[in-house]
Amino acid sequence: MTAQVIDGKAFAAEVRGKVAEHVARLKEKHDLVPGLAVVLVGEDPASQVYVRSKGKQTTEVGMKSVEHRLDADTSEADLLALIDTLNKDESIHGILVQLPLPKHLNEDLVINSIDPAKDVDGFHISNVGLLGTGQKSMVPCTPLGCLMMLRDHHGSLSGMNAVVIGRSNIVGKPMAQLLLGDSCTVTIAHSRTKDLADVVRRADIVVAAVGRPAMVPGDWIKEGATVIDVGINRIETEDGKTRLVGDVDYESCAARAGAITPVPGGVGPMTIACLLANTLTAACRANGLEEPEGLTA
Ligand SMILES: Nc1nc(=O)c2c([nH]1)NC[C@@H]1CN(c3ccc(C(=O)N[C@@H](CCC(=O)O)C(=O)O)cc3)C=[N+]21
Ligand SMILES: [Mg+2]
Repeated sequence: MTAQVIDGKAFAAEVRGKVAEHVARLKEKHDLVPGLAVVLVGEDPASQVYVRSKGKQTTEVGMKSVEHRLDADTSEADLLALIDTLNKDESIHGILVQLPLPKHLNEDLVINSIDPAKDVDGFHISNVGLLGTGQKSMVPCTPLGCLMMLRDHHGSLSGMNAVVIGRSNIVGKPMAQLLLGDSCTVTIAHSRTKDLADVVRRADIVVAAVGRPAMVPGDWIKEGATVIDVGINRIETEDGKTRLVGDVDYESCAARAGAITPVPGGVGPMTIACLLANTLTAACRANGLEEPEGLTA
């Protein structure tokens, strides 16, 4: 079997199209422009690339985009003061503080100072608790994007065996919650899991989110399974150039899977599209307006 390639880039463009339509309607009917603020602390060049493409896509769908670039040695008090200002700013509906933060800053404290209603990353403890109890929340962008692709490919996920490799607060844990919400039987595997190969071999859905290049070989994949590759690892090739690879060994996994997401062009573009979708959702909720359909969990 050769897997169907799930085109995250094309799907993300579709999602952004839906967001843009809804944003145009908000503007026309309610004179409302959703606003997203991105806060970047320090100079990490890779982060700057993401921030730039987020800003560009935000503007393209008709939203307001604001960027705050702070020095790497910014104090916690100054960062919290900025977040407080953004929390109170009625033209801002979404706030994203780019992670990781420099080591002298307490990430949990900073994230939990964001107004949960504006927490478009879904990382605030209130949103984590709401998701875990099946209540309306802001859902983390990467898992939401993965869920959208899975629902689009399968229709119903009910009863499927899903294995999430990785237990981060950003991807693994919320991904597991979402799959459970769609009635999958969910296993969360991680670096200490025994017989990982056997665990993965039982899975109808494999979500790999560990940040280790090509760590899932094709012979772990059940024939026909769906493979969602969250990894974005920059590796050096023999000719000294760099290349992006995922957490699964693409060629061998694609040879056995029923469907697979590529890297790049899979989960990454969906993450940004879902950030825009979450900003739109937050703007609708803040104004007591109907939420867009199909753009939330
Ligand atoms: N608070 C917070 N929220 C985040 O969502 C967040 C973050 N911090 N810190 C950094 C990571 C990383 N991240 C990516 C999103 C999209 C691509 C993406 O679109 N990647 C392209 C390739 C880009 C390239 O060529 O480098 C792709 O996979 O096709 C990558 C990385 C969001 N992050
Ligand atoms: Mg830190």
